[in-house]
Amino acid sequence: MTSLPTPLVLIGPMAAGKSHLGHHFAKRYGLDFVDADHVIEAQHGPIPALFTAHGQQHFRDIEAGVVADLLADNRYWNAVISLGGGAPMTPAVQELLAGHTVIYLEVDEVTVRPRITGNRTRPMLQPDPERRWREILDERRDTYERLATIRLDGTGHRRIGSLVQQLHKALTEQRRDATA
Ligand SMILES: Nc1ncnc2c1ncn2[C@@H]1O[C@H](COP(=O)(O)OP(=O)(O)OP(=O)(O)O)[C@@H](O)[C@H]1O
Ligand SMILES: O=C(O)C1=C[C@@H](O)[C@@H](O)[C@H](O)C1
Ligand SMILES: [Mg+2]
Repeated sequence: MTSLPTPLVLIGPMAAGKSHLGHHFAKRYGLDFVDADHVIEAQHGPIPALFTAHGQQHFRDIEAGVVADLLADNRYWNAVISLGGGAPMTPAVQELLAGHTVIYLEVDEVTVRPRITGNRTRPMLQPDPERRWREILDERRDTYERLATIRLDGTGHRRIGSLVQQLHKALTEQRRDATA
């Protein structure tokens, strides 16, 4: 049994490092890790193809269903769950997140730029990844902040081990504050 308030749900913009952090945190603390984007792709095929064939709304409906299934599935109650960048914008997902530990991995444009420059596969970032990333974060920032129970600074070139430690410290402090 873990003393961590699982499941831990990671949210934040595209390429923030949610999957990277989720994988490493889960490994360090003996939790499972599941990535909602990967589950969607396993069930429905590549995300870019879903956008092309059926449009964004169809993708959002599938995404909300997958998030609902993951949060209801007791196999993931001891897991770190990474959500796609746009999932928290869907009202049904916002309702599902209530009462959960929601970690917003905050990054800036400078941190993310090398991870997205020239990207031609992410549907939401076309045709100009850097400009679109900025615009989308401006639209989503308030929602990320509102849903978060923990905000984690993922800016700069921090080593993953240090981010993992920082998250563990924030979770421990949150628990202490809740029981004080
Ligand atoms: N702390 C970090 N230091 C260096 N590179 C990182 C770090 N975190 C993530 N990366 C790299 O940045 C890229 C994006 O990371 P990741 O896939 O984890 O982001 P994400 O938030 O899950 O994005 P999305 O779900 O939108 O695809 C990956 O190539 C990853 O290896
Ligand atoms: O931010 C977004 O809207 C997205 C982020 C990715 O994780 C994928 O879920 C998809 O490419 C859409
Ligand atoms: Mg990811």
